Amino acid sequence: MSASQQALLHLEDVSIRFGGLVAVQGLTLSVQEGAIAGLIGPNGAGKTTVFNMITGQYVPTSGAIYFGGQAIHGWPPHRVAALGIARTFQNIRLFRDLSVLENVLVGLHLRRKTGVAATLFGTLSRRREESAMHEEALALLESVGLLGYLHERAGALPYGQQRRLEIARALATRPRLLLLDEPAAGMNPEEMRQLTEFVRQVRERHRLTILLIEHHMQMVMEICEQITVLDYGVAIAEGPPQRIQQDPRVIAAYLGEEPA
Ligand SMILES: Nc1ncnc2c1ncn2[C@@H]1O[C@H](COP(=O)(O)OP(=O)(O)OP(=O)(O)O)[C@@H](O)[C@H]1O
Repeated sequence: MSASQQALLHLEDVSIRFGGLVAVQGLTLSVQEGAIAGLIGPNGAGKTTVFNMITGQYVPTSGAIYFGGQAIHGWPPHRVAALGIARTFQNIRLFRDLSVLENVLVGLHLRRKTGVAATLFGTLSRRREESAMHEEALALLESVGLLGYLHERAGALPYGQQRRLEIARALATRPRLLLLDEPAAGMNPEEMRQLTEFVRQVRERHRLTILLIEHHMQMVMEICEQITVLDYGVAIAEGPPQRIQQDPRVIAAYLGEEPA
């Protein structure tokens, strides 16, 4: 196995076609364990499609995806999730009418494979397990700064906190790799600054590897150690932020589409 295949995540010459459209073409990408890596590119470049292939929502037309050295392309999403890949979505997907605590308990249950209803409403026989889950949910919510909002309705939280809650719910599945799809979307500069710090903390505390899609260049350049730039489904540049910022192909790809 090559050095790149020993990375935690490795995509080898991955392509996907939707009818006549080649959304991603020949993408080779490695993310080392413990890294924060970025996937950027203009609208429609294929970034979310890459996430969907990693998580099993889409099956690549050709190429291979390895996680921890194991080929996972073609696996169904639940199996990929069980192996240790969690994600958040471009448009926040929370259970808006459940409380903050309940949202995280749902994430814990995905890992334990027992019924969600039992966790939420409880039975005598489940009490001990529920109590352990409750403790774990509290610890997770503390680690994302939401301990003071346990019984708030998730949909009523300010936007930045909904993002944190979505990440807490993803963390409840104890992933090794966390995929964040535009985590700073809709945030003001102060919220973005806090999010940048938060993502760094989450990586340290949970010993995670993170791959993020983001349009806010300042955040990407500040937080990512390695960046891949997609344009029309093709990787046009890869490397550390300083190199990416000065790459003429990247500058050309963004011309006319001023990065935020
Ligand atoms: N299921 C699908 N069926 C057909 N076309 C699709 C499908 N999923 C994605 N595409 C197309 O693939 C291309 C890449 O889309 P994708 O959402 O991955 O881009 P993106 O880089 O994430 O864009 P944005 O930054 O706007 O979110 C687009 O042309 C999109 O319309």
